[in-house]
Amino acid sequence: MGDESTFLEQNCLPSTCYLRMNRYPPCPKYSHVFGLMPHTDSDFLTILFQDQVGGLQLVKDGKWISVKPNPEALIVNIGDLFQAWSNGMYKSVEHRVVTNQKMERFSTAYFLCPSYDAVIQSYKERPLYRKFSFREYRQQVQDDVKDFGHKIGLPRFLIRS
Ligand SMILES: O=C(O)CCC(=O)C(=O)O
Ligand SMILES: [Fe+2]
Repeated sequence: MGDESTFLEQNCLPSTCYLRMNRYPPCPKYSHVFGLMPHTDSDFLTILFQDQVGGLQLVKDGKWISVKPNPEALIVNIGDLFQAWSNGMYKSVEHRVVTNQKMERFSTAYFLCPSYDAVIQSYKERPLYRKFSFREYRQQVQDDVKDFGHKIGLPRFLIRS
């Protein structure tokens, strides 16, 4: 994976990263419906902008907490690849979006991804995860969603000792 200090800028290029714009319509009837189901992002980092409506929640110390909307600020979330690369030192944050009964909500997410051929591995003496290419990771996530109805993610790549 080369020099750790330049890994992200060498591998996450404008052509491999992508931007997603999300619109969450108001959901008057079903307060238990999620705008976005609980998940972790399958990338290195996600840079997120949410408008003033709010609704983003993340898991902290085992509890769901709301991220206070601040349209002046960007939120930086750690993704699965960062967790594997840092050998679990940084954790991919589980997050979700709850719906608002009255207001429409917008957010914009920029996903820092490497090329599909990039190989993700930790150089720690005892790596927690086996090395994998980003292509392999994406494929595994897709296969698991198809077979089990949800993403399994990094636990698939744990090295059992
Ligand atoms: O809308 C948000 O605040 C979160 C979006 C998100 O988690 C995603 O697009 O993966
Ligand atoms: Fe996300």
